[in-house]
Amino acid sequence: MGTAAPTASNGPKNTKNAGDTGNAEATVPVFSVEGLWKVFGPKADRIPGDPELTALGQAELRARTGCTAAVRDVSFDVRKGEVFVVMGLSGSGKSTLVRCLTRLIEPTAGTIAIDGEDVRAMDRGRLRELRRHRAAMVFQHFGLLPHRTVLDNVAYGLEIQGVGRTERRARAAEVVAKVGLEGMEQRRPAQLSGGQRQRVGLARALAVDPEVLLFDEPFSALDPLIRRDMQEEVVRLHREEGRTMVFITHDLQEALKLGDRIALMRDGRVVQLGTPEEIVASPADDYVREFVRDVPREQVITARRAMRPADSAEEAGNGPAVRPDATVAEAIEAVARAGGPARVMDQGRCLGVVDAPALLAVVAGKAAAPAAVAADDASAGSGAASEEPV
Ligand SMILES: Nc1ncnc2c1ncn2[C@@H]1O[C@H](COP(=O)(O)OP(=O)(O)OP(=O)(O)O)[C@@H](O)[C@H]1O
Repeated sequence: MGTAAPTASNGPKNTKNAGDTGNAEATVPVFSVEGLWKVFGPKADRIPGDPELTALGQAELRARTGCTAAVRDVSFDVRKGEVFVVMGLSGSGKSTLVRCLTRLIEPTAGTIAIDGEDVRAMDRGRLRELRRHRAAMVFQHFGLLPHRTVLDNVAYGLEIQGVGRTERRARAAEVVAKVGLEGMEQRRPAQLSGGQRQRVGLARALAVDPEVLLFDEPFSALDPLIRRDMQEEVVRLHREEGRTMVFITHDLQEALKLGDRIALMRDGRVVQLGTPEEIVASPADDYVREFVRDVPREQVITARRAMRPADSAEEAGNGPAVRPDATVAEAIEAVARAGGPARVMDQGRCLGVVDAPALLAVVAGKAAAPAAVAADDASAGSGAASEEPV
């Protein structure tokens, strides 16, 4: 195994660190969810439409009605090519929400569309096709067939689809190699480590070439080193293939590492939806603030957010250059080395300047300078198209 070496991004899209300049395709939603509710319990249907009941907290609702509102009025889009992370503590509703996407759990109210098609209107045949071809799920308990070899486990999804033996084994062999299990094709699951089994689960989902992969806490049972290995595997696969992924985790570090965007859940609601940087730099409420309190801010927040406008053409034209999506930690290094402010450069234009006070303010958790200086405002005198930012 151990194929998780960093790989140059030569795939269709490298969404991580892609800044705000994503292509137009990135705005087409794969999943579109609007006003989604899942209520467990007697006469669950009456809850979403009743303002008096929806105003109740979980405990009161349970006491009054015997019902649990696992998902409460949730709306979001999953964009093509992104890793969309659903994060929250145990019981916050993550699994229920993601299972509703393919109706493994029937929603109580709301709408779900995949590529514009109404999932709630699908008949059984169409649903089967959705789960088999379009949105494959990778579970924590991989559900491997113990008497089958690795190769046949991976080929299983294709077998169900009716793909012929030669073709499915060829395709399975390809995917087995892709997840770093080459040479283990003939082993049985019992002869693999936990991490290797999870790779088989991942390969099985990938073999059917789904439009979107849904991961339900796939790595939470793995030990920390293997877990990191698998996270890197997901990042690598995502970079190389640009596949859309929805990833459930209760682990903040995992969410920050993998997510292009994170939906943070609490008691069935999405309390904040944003990039890792948005969530760490601008928590929506005290709950989120507490959640992200120990995150090393300088490793998540970028120079773009920490910068201020250049004071003068002189300042905009001199000093070391950093990329807008460089982390504050990287910018600190540049500023420390130069002994003065660094310019935030994008394609030869100076967007602004980061200096020691602004960078320290980020580390200290103080509000950074109102970033997002319009590129046009601060480009005076840069003229430095040939300079390579760090
Ligand atoms: N079949 C069910 N019947 C009744 N209540 C349920 C059912 N499934 C889940 N719940 C409740 O819904 C809420 C959300 O559960 P869910 O499993 O979605 O949370 P989660 O965030 O995925 O938790 P975990 O991280 O522990 O898996 C919990 O209060 C749970 O007890």
